[in-house]
Amino acid sequence: MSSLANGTDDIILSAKALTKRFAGFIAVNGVDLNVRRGSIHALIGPNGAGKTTCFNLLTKFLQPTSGAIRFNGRDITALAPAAITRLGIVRSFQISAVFPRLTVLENVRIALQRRRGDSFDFWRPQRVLSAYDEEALSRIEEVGLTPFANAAAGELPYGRKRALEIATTLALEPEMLLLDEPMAGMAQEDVARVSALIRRISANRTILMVEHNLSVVADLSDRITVLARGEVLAEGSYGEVSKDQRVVEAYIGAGHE
Ligand SMILES: Nc1ncnc2c1ncn2[C@@H]1O[C@H](COP(=O)(O)OP(=O)(O)OP(=O)(O)O)[C@@H](O)[C@H]1O
Repeated sequence: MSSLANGTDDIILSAKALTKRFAGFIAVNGVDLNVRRGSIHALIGPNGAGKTTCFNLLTKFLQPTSGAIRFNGRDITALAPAAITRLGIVRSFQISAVFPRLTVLENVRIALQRRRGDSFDFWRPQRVLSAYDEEALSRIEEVGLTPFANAAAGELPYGRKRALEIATTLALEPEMLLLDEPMAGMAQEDVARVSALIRRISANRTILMVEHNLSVVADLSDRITVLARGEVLAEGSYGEVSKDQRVVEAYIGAGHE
């Protein structure tokens, strides 16, 4: 984690009094959130706590009823998802498109072309497409998929597909990555691999993730915000929030173990 020389925290993404009301129901209620540059920050909480709604507000898939969101000091509250992607906030597993019949290499190459604003032109001369290969291969290596570079994406095991999705996301050169339940539906051995991958790609990026798997959260997160009933219940390291009686009660009350 980095701090500015004057000792204040270097906040990349912040939300102030973020609120979302659905037809009279308040799903997110006055949430303040500060994500430090270079950190892995997790948003957790029992079912129905407002995590997904909060995530959708931060990625601009939903417009807040009130409150403000700032990224790198700039007010992004009124921006559209595509605009914040251009600013460097990329939501993984949503905007990344994996084409099952294409190879891993072709998928990453297309993501690179997309970033550069080139069209999805499969008829371009091979020479032009090959120009992307070096960078594509380095993204593929970054996510540990080098042995699978020429395999069809659709034939990859589930955890490797996730890794490919992350590679296509990294091709957009995000300064900040938002991961929506990256471990959802994953087998144990894949969880370990994707955890290690998230740690690796966090090296020079900021990550905010919503994740239900608390051992992954404990393992990866520098800081955790716990939501319950649409509000921030607690914030701190895993050691701190897991000992917080209100957090324990919120999970028990919601039927979690
Ligand atoms: N479009 C909507 N219209 C009405 N209510 C909604 C809508 N989206 C979410 N809600 C309600 O807002 C509350 C918070 O939902 P949200 O999905 O954000 O919680 P969550 O913490 O992500 O839960 P889970 O862990 O179960 O995914 C829930 O009570 C949900 O029913």
